[in-house]
Amino acid sequence: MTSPPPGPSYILTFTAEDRVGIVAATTGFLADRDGFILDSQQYADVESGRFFMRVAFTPAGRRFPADLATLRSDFAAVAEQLGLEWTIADGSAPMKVMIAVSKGSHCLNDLLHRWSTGALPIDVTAVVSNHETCRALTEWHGLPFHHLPVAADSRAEQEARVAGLFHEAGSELLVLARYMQVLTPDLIARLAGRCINIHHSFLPSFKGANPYHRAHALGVKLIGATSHYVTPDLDEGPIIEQAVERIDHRASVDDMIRIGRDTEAQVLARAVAWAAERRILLNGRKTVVFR
Ligand SMILES: Nc1nc2c(c(=O)[nH]1)N[C@@H](CN(C=O)c1ccc(C(=O)N[C@@H](CCC(=O)O)C(=O)O)cc1)CN2
Repeated sequence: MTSPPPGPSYILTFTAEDRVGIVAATTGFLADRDGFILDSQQYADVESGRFFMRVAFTPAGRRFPADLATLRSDFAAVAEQLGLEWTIADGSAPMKVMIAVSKGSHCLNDLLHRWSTGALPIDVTAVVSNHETCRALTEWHGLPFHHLPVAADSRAEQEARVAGLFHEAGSELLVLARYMQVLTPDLIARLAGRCINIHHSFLPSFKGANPYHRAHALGVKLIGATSHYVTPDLDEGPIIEQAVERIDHRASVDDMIRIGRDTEAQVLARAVAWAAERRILLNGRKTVVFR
């Protein structure tokens, strides 16, 4: 058989304490069940002694399990033996993503354009915002918009509504597309780490608010953007993707903000695509990204 058979694809990702035979056991499991490997990537982190793997595969014969539940229960036995932390996802199903935004629409606009043209393997479940600014853009795409204002004495209630909308719609990922509110540890725990942010600087420089103003004051020659998982510590979560642009002494703060918008949108779109394709695995405070 030369070319992969048409049909559903599945994505196995796992991490484990590294040892001999993990790859052989995994590919043997697939071979014994007529699993046709479409893409396979692995990485051994010698520092942590952890092993990481992503395999995309498709059914290619009668021995392949009848459904995803059976595939998972079959693999559970192998995973138990090898001590894997694993998931098998339906590679044909778009990831359900809820997007949060404040006033800046450039990252939201870019994500919705890519989604609407089929360039991003996601389903947008809703857009939530603490301002009304992006309602028209969202509803133009025929998507639900939820205005959830925040005040110092209503943060817990507001976050409970964010979490409620997230779970009610079966969302799998919350994307902070320039959402300018610090999430509390409680909400992050309720999201179980399924939250990605775009920060408008080349982290770890210029964490927090107004990074372009602070960068301008120091006369930097490179500005950037960083997409990272959200943790309780502001702008300190595991980094997924970064990019930079060169500027010079002539660049005003407004120039930096204008140049940065494109970089932010592109970095966030790549991070969301990789998350939706199950290409990102956590490695302590870092990530492994099988691009
Ligand atoms: N727990 C976390 N929450 C959020 C993170 C994060 O890393 N951990 N990233 C931010 C986004 N962000 C920068 O990328 C950011 C957002 C907000 C602020 C800030 O100082 N906000 C002020 C209010 C500002 C306003 O109302 O406009 C505040 O919350 O008091 C700094 C950086 C998203 N959330």
